[in-house]
Amino acid sequence: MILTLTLNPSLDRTIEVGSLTRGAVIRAAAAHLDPGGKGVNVSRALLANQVRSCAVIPFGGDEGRQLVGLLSAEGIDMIPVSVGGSTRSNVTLAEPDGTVTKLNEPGTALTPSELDTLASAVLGAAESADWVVASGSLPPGVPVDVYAGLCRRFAAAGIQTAIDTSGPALVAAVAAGPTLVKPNREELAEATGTPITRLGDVIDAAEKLRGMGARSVLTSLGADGALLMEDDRFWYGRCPVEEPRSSVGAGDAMLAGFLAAGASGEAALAEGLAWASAAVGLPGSRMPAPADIDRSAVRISTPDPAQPLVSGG
Ligand SMILES: Nc1ncnc2c1ncn2[C@@H]1O[C@H](COP(=O)(O)OP(=O)(O)O)[C@@H](O)[C@H]1O
Ligand SMILES: O=P(O)(O)OC[C@H]1O[C@](O)(COP(=O)(O)O)[C@@H](O)[C@@H]1O
Repeated sequence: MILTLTLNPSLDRTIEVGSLTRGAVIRAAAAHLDPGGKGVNVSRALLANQVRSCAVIPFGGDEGRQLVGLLSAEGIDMIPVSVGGSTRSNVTLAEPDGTVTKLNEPGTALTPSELDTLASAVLGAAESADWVVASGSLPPGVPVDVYAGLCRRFAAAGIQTAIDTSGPALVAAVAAGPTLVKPNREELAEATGTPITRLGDVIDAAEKLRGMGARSVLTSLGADGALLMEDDRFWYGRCPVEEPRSSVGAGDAMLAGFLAAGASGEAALAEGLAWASAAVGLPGSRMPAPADIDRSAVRISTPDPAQPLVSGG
């Protein structure tokens, strides 16, 4: 069982627009509402592929109730913890060429006692988990070392941890020795203080992150694919998408596929790439089901350190 913790979940509204012009009235072509937040999406993707998972989330206000309703409708196994504030809404503007512009709210503050309740829920449920995935930004007021504290406790109990976050929370968590971290290009550059413009920079920065404490580093690189570094080995792969619809949640789908496939080596990287590409081809932050996943387009190759990265970051 894979347990996920999302301290800052969201209602994700994705609005499809023809083009973006600041200051203009833009008529949307379509809109989608999904339950959101990084760990929530990992659980959704796992469930869609018949892998057991449970999502721990705080929820509050009308938005929080709507979030829990959407997750119940999907059949997600969850531990919802009621909090005083209101769950945030995040908005994504998706253009026809696959470009997305994301507006993420800071989220509602958690009180120390709410945070304690969430931590107890995770620690209790983790007894039957193979992995604990702690993902996403921290809401205001939550100490930056919260994921680090959980990593240490789970390491002591022999439970594997995967971390997908950014900024100081990522740096603190890495120092606590997680089994796996999943930064994107921008997060890896920020955590290591290294500019990343070529594949060789990704290899160097991932090695640096391992030196800082992470055991394996799965770096997602948008349209450039992903690089997995574990022990002294690394693999690079990509999986082109013919018609990108929305990359929101693609990193979460990648992490879910990687974990579902054993979380190690070339085969797990390939599975993560296939799930991520499938997510990019779906609207909003819809998570791919088996029928959406095409493994035939995955290409694993020896990384050329000089290869420039074309995707943003
Ligand atoms: N335009 C794209 N074409 C093909 N694959 C993509 C594209 N955008 C994202 N992906 C896939 O989704 C993964 C996660 O995307 P990325 O933007 O790096 O992560 P995050 O969503 O965490 O920021 C990438 O590693 C890649 O496999
Ligand atoms: O916690 P953050 O960093 O604000 O991110 C939350 C957002 O990320 C998502 O989980 C999508 O994540 P990815 O695009 O990185 O896979 C959305 O569902 C959510 O709105």
